[in-house]
Amino acid sequence: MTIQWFPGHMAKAKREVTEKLKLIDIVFELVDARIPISSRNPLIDEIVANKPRIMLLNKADMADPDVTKQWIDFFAAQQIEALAIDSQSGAGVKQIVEVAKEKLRPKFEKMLAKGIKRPRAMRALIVGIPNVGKSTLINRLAGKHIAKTGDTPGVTKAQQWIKVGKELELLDTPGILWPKFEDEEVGLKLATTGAIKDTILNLQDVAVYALRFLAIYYPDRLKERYVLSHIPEDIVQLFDEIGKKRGCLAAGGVVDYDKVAELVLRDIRTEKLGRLSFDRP
Ligand SMILES: Nc1nc2c(ncn2[C@@H]2O[C@H](COP(=O)(O)OP(=O)(O)OP(=O)(O)O)[C@@H](O)[C@H]2O)c(=O)[nH]1
Repeated sequence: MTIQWFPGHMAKAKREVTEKLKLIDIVFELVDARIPISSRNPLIDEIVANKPRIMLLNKADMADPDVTKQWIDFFAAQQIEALAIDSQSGAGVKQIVEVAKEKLRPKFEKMLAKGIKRPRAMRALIVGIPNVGKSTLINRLAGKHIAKTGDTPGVTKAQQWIKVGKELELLDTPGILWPKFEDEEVGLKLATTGAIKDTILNLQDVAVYALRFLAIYYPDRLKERYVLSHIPEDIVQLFDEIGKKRGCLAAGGVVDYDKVAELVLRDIRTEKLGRLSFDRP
């Protein structure tokens, strides 16, 4: 999906999420475990305001597990409960309902105390930037029994609920929010992980960023993948070495830097360099 994030579009997205928040008990904030800060909406605290929230570090299968652990501790220190999940395989997804129940226990106990004998299911909304895995998570939570319940009157657009067992209902349309893309490094990280289309930023710029990052944080994997005895400090030299080793050549035998950029980014996104995390606590 291509979304143009004009100011008007952002305002509309915010308005839509704010409307949906009125209907739910808890927010599942979905971020990319490889870039849990860069894949966050900059206004998320303001938008979600006082609703209970669980942060879901999705695509944890692709992130560096040690760094993911550090992030979970980092968010815990900010009183934000974060869970590492893989919506594609379903790993960690079961915990979500349990943690949500725990978070909402006081609210539902209050309802019981007020004499509401059969409290309704918890209602949740998934929010996140494009491509972070919202639909995959909805399908995973719903399982085979994707059952939509009736409309909720009184809102502009009819909302549908998806049942997740007996205890949870999800709004079927997630809240789509924009990333903090006015920050150049955030943009480069989003592009490196494939969260934004390759046509948005210059491919070579993205690969330069990614290779410099790998040279600092994952030098051994870089050396191993491209059979380098050492990593040249000069980025052009690094492009040249990788290009020659991997046959990314143009006419006349010169290295084709676009091809190198494509190769490196494809290798990163398909885990040929292992599990990588680009944001660091
Ligand atoms: N490896 C891995 N891939 C995932 C995971 N979750 C989603 N994906 C992949 O990420 C891509 C985007 O997933 P979607 O569920 O379409 O993302 P979305 O947030 O609904 O995207 P929009 O509709 O653009 O807002 C798809 O190719 C998914 O297969 C995960 O936990 N691990």
